[in-house]
Amino acid sequence: MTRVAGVVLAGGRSRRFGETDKALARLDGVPLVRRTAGRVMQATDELVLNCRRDQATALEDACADLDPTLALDIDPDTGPLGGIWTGLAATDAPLSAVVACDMPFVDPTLLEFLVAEADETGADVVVPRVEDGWFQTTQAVYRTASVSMAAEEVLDSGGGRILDAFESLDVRTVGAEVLDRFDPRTFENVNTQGELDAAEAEVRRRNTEMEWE
Ligand SMILES: Nc1nc2c(ncn2[C@@H]2O[C@H](COP(=O)(O)OP(=O)(O)OP(=O)(O)O)[C@@H](O)[C@H]2O)c(=O)[nH]1
Repeated sequence: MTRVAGVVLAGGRSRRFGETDKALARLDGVPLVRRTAGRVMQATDELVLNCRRDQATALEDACADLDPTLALDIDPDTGPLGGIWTGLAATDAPLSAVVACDMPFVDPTLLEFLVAEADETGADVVVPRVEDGWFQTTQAVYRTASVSMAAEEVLDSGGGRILDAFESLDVRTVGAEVLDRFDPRTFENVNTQGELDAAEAEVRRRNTEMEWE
């Protein structure tokens, strides 16, 4: 089986969240980054944690039990594209499942599905495309070497989005008819304190449901 890195992106500034780094905000008593990373690790073989240097100690501590490899932004504030490039550069696993740290309901079985698609088809990118046409580039599987190279080219040319790198890559999309099989909240992300509160309510609901089972 092909080795897969789980690359968790946490280098954002959390401006909409407020004063604190949302990666460290607690959901169900656990830092958001740790919760997301734990789910990613259910589908992958090693954890790569991407963040800025000033976040490194706190985030590494939060995920210490998962033994992360830190991938620190050389050029901070280059958006998710910079984070993806930095994260991919930190692993020699042939495939990488890239997930934003603020997606607490990421479905590990969806990541496994995306990995299997990449393995079977040899594609560079297997990316969910939701009903409104939006590419879920921060919950996708990337062929580490080719995507890293393409992302670097976009960054070198002053470019902005991982989507720009897709033009030179073999990209497979996974549509709504397939995505319907997975957790409907898998792409939900936490940007604000209100969204964290809503996620907390959902986790409580799920915990209660489990107690009754
Ligand atoms: N390395 C790195 N990751 C980033 C950067 N910007 C966003 N990300 C990550 O990409 C994912 C999506 O980020 P957003 O929620 O859109 O942005 P954010 O900066 O975290 O939050 P806002 O400041 O509220 O927009 C998150 O996991 C972020 O940590 C960046 O400049 N560098």
